[in-house]
Amino acid sequence: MSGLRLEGIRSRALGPLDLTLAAGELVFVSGPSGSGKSLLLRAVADLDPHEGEVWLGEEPRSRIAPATWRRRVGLLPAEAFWWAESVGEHLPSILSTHADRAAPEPVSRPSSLLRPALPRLPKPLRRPPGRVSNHPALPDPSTMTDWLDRLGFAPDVLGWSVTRLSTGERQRLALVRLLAQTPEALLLDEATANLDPSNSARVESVVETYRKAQGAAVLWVSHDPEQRRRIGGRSLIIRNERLEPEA
Ligand SMILES: Nc1ncnc2c1ncn2[C@@H]1O[C@H](COP(=O)(O)OP(=O)(O)OP(=O)(O)O)[C@@H](O)[C@H]1O
Repeated sequence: MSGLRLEGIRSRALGPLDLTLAAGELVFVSGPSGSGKSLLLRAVADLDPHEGEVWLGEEPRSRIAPATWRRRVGLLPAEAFWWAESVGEHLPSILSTHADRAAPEPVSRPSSLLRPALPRLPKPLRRPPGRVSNHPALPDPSTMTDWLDRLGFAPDVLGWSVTRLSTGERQRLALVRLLAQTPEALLLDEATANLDPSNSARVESVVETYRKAQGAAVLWVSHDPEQRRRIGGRSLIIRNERLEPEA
């Protein structure tokens, strides 16, 4: 359980910004198009040039390797990138328990380009015994199956080719992929922008369950005032390059 503290964050057309989220606190950020909401999240995730420092609990980001920081402070971008052939390849720690149910789909492309849809899988990640780490253990595969279920997917989604995913399916599966890294803080960029009301409710419920169970600080960019009211928490708006409480 770690809070998140932004200190003097200045990025392109933004800042300087200071913001403190307690462990387990949810803060919404809104603002007009182009006001810098995505820039803010990308600066916190250390994915854009910027000035300032971010703290996860007592640890400053400048003392943490970038790849480790991005795993511990997980960003759900507005448009997630998929690099492998099947959904399951992005979720190796769950795929190994469902290999029998995740039959590869036929892929319609020239046979010379065909690769096996389910290649040899890496072993589920496990921390070597005795190594000290302050990163929480990876989630149990059954927890991840439960997230898939709560987001409206049967286990056979693991065998789906990523090329067939709709925008909304990609968005929901990107959330599972993010949570599979057990981030200590979440940065959500319009996590329900492409979803109908029932799927938005599913995403809200999974994020809220995760936040409460893990004590994760959540910084959530949302254009939806109903969503902000429904979930509650602090609501801030970016105005003139600064964060202000929403009126
Ligand atoms: N890589 C970049 N180089 C130059 N300018 C950039 C870059 N990325 C973003 N910007 C500019 O910074 C401003 C804020 O962009 P940002 O993507 O954060 O907006 P936003 O508030 O998330 O908007 P939206 O609600 O439309 O997604 C915009 O004017 C944008 O053009």
